[in-house]
Amino acid sequence: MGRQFFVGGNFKMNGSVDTIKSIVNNLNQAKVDPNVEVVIAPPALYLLLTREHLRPGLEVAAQNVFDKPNGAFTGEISASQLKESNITWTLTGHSERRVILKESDDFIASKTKTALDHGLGVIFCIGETLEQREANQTIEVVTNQLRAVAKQIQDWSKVVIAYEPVWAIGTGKVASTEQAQEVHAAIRAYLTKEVSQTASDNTRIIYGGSVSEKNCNELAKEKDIDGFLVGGASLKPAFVDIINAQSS
Ligand SMILES: O=C(CO)COP(=O)(O)O
Repeated sequence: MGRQFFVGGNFKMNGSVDTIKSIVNNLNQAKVDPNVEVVIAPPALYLLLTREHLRPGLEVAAQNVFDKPNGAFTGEISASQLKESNITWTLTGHSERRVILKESDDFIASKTKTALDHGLGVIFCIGETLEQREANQTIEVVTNQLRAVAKQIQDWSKVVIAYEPVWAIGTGKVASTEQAQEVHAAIRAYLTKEVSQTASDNTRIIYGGSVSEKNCNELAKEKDIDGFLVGGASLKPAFVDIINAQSS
């Protein structure tokens, strides 16, 4: 069985009650390819509103989760709280949290493990900075990020890996299809070698970084690109074109 195409929308710290309702209404009415798994990640404050209004079949993700089950952790949200609220996915390891909030590989791995232990799906983000790419460290960086998680989890069936080169995020500078495919293939090779053939065959590896309705069709043709994690464009009606990239 092939890997199901997966498109995530990461709203980041954008939106209001009105704009999120309008994005959700647009998605509810859109002609969405039924073979694509669609997951949107609004800011935490709007998770319940989004779940309430979004039609069944489209899923909702948190942008972040904490790695402890409960307790005195001001400002954090637990995996079980998400699960109870029908929020079935979470992001972990987004570069904005790695870079701005200084989250370490091990902390991200721990969050990923906790989320999976509570039955959530995880969109686990990895990617190199421009400096690292220019120093030819891309594969080493993503491998280290993967290894931290591989040390803590065995079952990858509910993990989607999002390769998001930091230099392509929000910059309009999308990775070329060759650049993206090269890293996706290296990620898959890592899974084959260090995890299992099953994980390598079945784990979706999606691309993020300035994905738009203009570049998504070319990227979607690459054999190891199984979908997208979309930032800015997920707030716009054109998100639907990206969701349908594989079939259009
Ligand atoms: O960070 C991203 C998704 O998580 C990508 O953001 P942009 O699509 O705005 O570049």
